[in-house]
Amino acid sequence: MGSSDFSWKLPDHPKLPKGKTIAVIVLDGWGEASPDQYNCIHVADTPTMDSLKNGAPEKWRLVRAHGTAVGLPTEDDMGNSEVGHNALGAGRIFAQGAKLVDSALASGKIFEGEGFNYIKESFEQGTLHLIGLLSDGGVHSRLDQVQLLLKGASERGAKRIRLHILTDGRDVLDGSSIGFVETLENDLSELRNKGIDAQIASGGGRMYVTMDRYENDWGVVKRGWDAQVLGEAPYKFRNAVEAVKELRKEPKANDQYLPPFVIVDESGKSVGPIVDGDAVVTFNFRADRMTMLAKALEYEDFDNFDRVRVPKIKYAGMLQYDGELKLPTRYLVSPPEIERTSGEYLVHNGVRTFACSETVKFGHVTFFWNGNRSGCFNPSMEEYVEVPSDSGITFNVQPKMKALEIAEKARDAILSGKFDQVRVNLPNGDMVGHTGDIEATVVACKAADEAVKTILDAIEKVGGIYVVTADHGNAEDMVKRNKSGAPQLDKSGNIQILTSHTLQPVPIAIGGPGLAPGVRFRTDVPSGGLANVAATVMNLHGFEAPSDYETTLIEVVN
Ligand SMILES: O=C(O)[C@@H](CO)OP(=O)(O)O
Ligand SMILES: [Mn+2]
Ligand SMILES: [Mn+2]
Repeated sequence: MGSSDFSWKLPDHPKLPKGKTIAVIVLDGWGEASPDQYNCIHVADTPTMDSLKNGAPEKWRLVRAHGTAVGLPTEDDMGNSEVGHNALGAGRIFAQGAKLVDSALASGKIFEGEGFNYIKESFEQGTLHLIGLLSDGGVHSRLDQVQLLLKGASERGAKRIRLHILTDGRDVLDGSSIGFVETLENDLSELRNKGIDAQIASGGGRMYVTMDRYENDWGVVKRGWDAQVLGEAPYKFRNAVEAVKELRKEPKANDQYLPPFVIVDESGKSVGPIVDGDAVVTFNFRADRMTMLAKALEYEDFDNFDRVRVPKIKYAGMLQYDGELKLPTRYLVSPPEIERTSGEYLVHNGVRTFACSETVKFGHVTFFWNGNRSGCFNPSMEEYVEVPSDSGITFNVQPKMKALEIAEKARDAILSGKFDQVRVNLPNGDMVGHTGDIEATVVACKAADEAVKTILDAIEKVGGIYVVTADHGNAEDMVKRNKSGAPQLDKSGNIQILTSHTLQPVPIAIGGPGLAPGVRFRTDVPSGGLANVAATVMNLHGFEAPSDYETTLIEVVN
């Protein structure tokens, strides 16, 4: 796009009026799947969402929310919040972190860039530490990328390598961490055969150690810091496979919440604290759950917890996690450049915006929605409200989460007349779905449905429009299935609970008293995905979308 002819001004929509209040509701982790007992959305009492589906067939449809439709490498990649909200907000499909890292590894460019050359300066004297999520989930990181990184670094001079692993069980089956650690141990032992001193140094479950997000609970990051940097943890083991196996024996233990552990040598000393002169790479490509650690590793001024000792290191992220904060300063692969998002356009065209969720999803409906950009575009026209999440609990304990509070904030924003767009994320289906607790997930889905009702009632009152959709599936399928779709049993004959997202499409519904007569979903965009939603919403605000946006899902018939 030539800069001289660029304009933020959007053309008027030829048929649709401006000035309607539009509620944009994103149900997190709410996909569409066949009804059975493992479909919590089906089991739950969800009269509002049911009425949208069954009410007006031309105002309800499914859209794709996984794989290439959201910029992921393959159709086997489930959707996730980052890529889903990016697509919803940006209206175009950008190659996402997973794919960018794959390409950089395949071409070898990752090892030629500034970031790698920077950490390489420590290879001669120091240790290379790799910290991140160990699984093949592909949401935050991927094991095969870690393997290639290990290989590449060792071939380029890293002599001493330490891995600080976070077990998953959220993007992959619970219990699968043992297999991932075994695979990694094999690779490390091959490196040792080649004379490289490579070992796992510490670990812990992703939700309890390191991978908090949006500053919900710094204690999580501190537990990781203590193990990774200081070499201190409540549990000490001689090897990581044993560590994971032993810690999983605790009642109620699961991969997501394993306590922190360190690996020690025969004298009981931890094998891999991070010290002056070392290099550190956080190998997650996804930002939200690495930003807090990146701050702890990089910021001189830092008071979120007592770091005790702050080693002088050369640190690089797999990607830069926050473009506004330039955090971290060094990174191995450049992140996708998501510019000209719908939020930015709409603000330039006079659309006053309110966005709200609770802490655990607040960045989704703001930062991710705005193309991984922190803060508002124009504070005089936008208000972003964060409802504090519960912290220190798993969400099956409080499955209603803050759905009601979010809905009430949205309702008040709608009724205030101060906003043209009121956007929320309702986290329940996703956050509770990830716990694998089916009963709690049913309660979660009902709570989200009630929240939708509260918002739709407010839209009814002001003569507005609603757009209800989701970012990817989760709660609609809670069991691992075989190829024919039947629940898959483990060796002991038990069903295998699916804690992860899914490959399912998600619903989108439009309606409300402000929706002009004749507006309906087109039938000629059958493979429409989340990226088509931005143009749709722009139309409903009375504008045409920019020409490079994915096409709108709606048409106006006379
Ligand atoms: O919790 C998370 O980090 C991911 C799953 O790994 O979920 P979501 O993409 O919905 O945020
Ligand atoms: Mn999500
Ligand atoms: Mn999720």
